[in-house]
Amino acid sequence: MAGTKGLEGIVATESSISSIIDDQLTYVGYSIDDLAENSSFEEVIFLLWNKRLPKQDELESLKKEIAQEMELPKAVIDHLKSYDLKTVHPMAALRTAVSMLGLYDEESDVMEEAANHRKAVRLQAKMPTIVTAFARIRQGEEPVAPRKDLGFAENFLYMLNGKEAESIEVEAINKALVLHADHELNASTFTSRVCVATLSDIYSGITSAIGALKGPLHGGANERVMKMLTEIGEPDKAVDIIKEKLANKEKIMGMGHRVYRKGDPRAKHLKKMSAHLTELTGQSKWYDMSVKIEEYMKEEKGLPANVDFYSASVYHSLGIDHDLFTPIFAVSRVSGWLAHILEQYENNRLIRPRAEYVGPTGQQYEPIEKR
Ligand SMILES: CC(=O)SCCNC(=O)CCNC(=O)[C@H](O)C(C)(C)COP(=O)(O)OP(=O)(O)OC[C@H]1O[C@@H](n2cnc3c(N)ncnc32)[C@H](O)[C@@H]1OP(=O)(O)O
Ligand SMILES: O=C([O-])CC(=O)C(=O)O
Repeated sequence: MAGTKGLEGIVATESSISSIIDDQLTYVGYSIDDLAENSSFEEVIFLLWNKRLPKQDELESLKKEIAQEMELPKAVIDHLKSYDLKTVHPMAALRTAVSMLGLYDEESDVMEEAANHRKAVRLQAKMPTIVTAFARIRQGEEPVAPRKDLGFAENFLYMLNGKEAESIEVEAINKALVLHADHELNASTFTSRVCVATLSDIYSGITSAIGALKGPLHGGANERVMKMLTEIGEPDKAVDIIKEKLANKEKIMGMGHRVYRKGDPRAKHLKKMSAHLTELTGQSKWYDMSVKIEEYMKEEKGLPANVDFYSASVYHSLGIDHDLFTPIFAVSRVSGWLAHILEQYENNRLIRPRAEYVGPTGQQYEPIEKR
């Protein structure tokens, strides 16, 4: 019984939500390029959950359902206010708050399809409210209540900044949300499926997925990309510092991917946005530095940029705190986690692989006083 470290190349389930074939990403068969250029995030949510694009009235009713569910139970806001948010990472706060939401949902453990759909809407709707409430509370401000007349991306920025966003900001966030929504059997999605395959509830599935996304080898990389860019400081220093990091056997954040070999098809969209937004805000150095790193890594290590790389300079240009980058990823990816959870429930079997035992055998038990 030989194992494959990290389950590389193992097909662990069938799915008809998203696919990566020859470095091309599709959601339900639609190219990510078309969706990034043309879709609203709400349209993508509908696509992932229903496996078809919505008609106009269906899209409007999903938007309405989400708008109606965005507010948080007062207890969750009070809880966020009750601890020292300056020392808490927002992904940890999000993980805890989502788990808490389950305590205030009477349907938490109701496993019927319609109830699961209602819970999916509630989670999708409430995640941006949690992230933005966290951001406001730690600045000593009151959370801004969601508005029913705004779309998802617009509402997110409105709750974050307390004022209506410019259309270019809304477009950027909408595109980032579309690009991050789903990605086949990545680590956090797999985590959510393993969790609910025990027939545990949706809140448990999403809480565990947030925990998996938080790590620096996965969604947590985007925050660390910005940390690295800040440390480098100037484009001219980029290559030398990257060489030094590689010599110290450090991983370069935002580079490499388990599945993509030639390149991550999402990165080019984020790269284009980064070029545009950094120029508009007079901060082109972040883009220039990123390009130098990307080119060096491609040439020297054959490693392409992944989705996390250029998203860092995009979010930075929008004035977003760096530790909110991964929570924004979660606000988008929850749509994919929910699609996978619903798909898992539809055709469930417990997920339980084996481990090859490589430890000692035949040991003799000795009483504690004799050890
Ligand atoms: C949304 C997402 O989750 S996208 C991924 C986000 N994560 C990151 O950006 C973190 C940096 N990247 C990495 O750590 C990796 O490329 C991963 C985790 C994404 C993929 O990991 P794996 O498929 O397990 O590749 P693994 O870590 O085994 O790397 C293979 C080889 O490439 C090297 N390598 C891979 N990525 C990097 C990197 N970013 N920087 C430097 N070297 C790297 C490894 O050191 C290893 O070299 P070796 O064979 O000489 O030991
Ligand atoms: O698929 C992966 O391993 C990681 C990734 O790019 C994602 O989750 O978007």
